[in-house]
Amino acid sequence: TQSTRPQRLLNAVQKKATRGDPRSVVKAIDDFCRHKEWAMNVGDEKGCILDSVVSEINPATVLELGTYCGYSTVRIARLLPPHAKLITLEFNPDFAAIARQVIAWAGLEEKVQLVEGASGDWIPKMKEQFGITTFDLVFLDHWKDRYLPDTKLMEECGLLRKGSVLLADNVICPGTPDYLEYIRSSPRYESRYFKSHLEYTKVEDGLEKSVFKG
Ligand SMILES: Nc1ncc2ncn(CCCCCNC(=O)c3cc(-c4ccc(F)cc4)cc(O)c3O)c2n1
Ligand SMILES: [Mg+2]
Repeated sequence: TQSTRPQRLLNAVQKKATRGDPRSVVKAIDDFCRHKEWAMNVGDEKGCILDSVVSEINPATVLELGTYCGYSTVRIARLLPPHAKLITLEFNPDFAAIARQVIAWAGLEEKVQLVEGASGDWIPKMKEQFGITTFDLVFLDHWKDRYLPDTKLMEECGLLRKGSVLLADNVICPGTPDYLEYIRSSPRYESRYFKSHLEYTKVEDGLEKSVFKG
């Protein structure tokens, strides 16, 4: 049977990266996507911005919306302090299966809980299912038309506290215009745009970092 791109990405990780070494997993995926097959990971350039935001916050609780193959999951989890928890939601079971293996190869299973399902279904269940009170950091990288409804849902479910940070990928390409309009005009958020490029290309893209004011 034909392999899928995520399977070929996983093969590259298992061939080129060292078990238990997250940096080598990140590098193997970036090399694969730059030189073999493009894939929609946040990538190395935007990944460095993600790293700096994670390091600045030093979060105890992180929610990632849209796991894909686990690239940003590994980037974030490798920087987390002991006992910190990253919950990552993935809708597609095939992507989830690949991501579990990428996360395991990096040796980060202890810090990561991968949940299969849609953000709209799971956000209202976060508190009861995972004992979460609020998230210190949310990384939005899922369906671009779900960024706004899911942000409103997180507000309504009391999952954001004063100082919670939302970091949104792809606000230029593919683009999330309704989310940007809302978050930049809302008095409840302080937003900043980090100009960058679409992963592995010269196309403009960027990350929007927004701090919830409570
Ligand atoms: N609700 C819910 N809950 C949970 C979920 N888990 C997954 N999903 C569905 C997410 C499906 C993938 C989302 N990501 C992207 O579509 C994406 C695309 C590009 C891109 C593509 C082609 C171009 F030509 C240019 C840019 C680049 C990126 O960096 C992207 O992140 C969920 N949905
Ligand atoms: Mg993305």
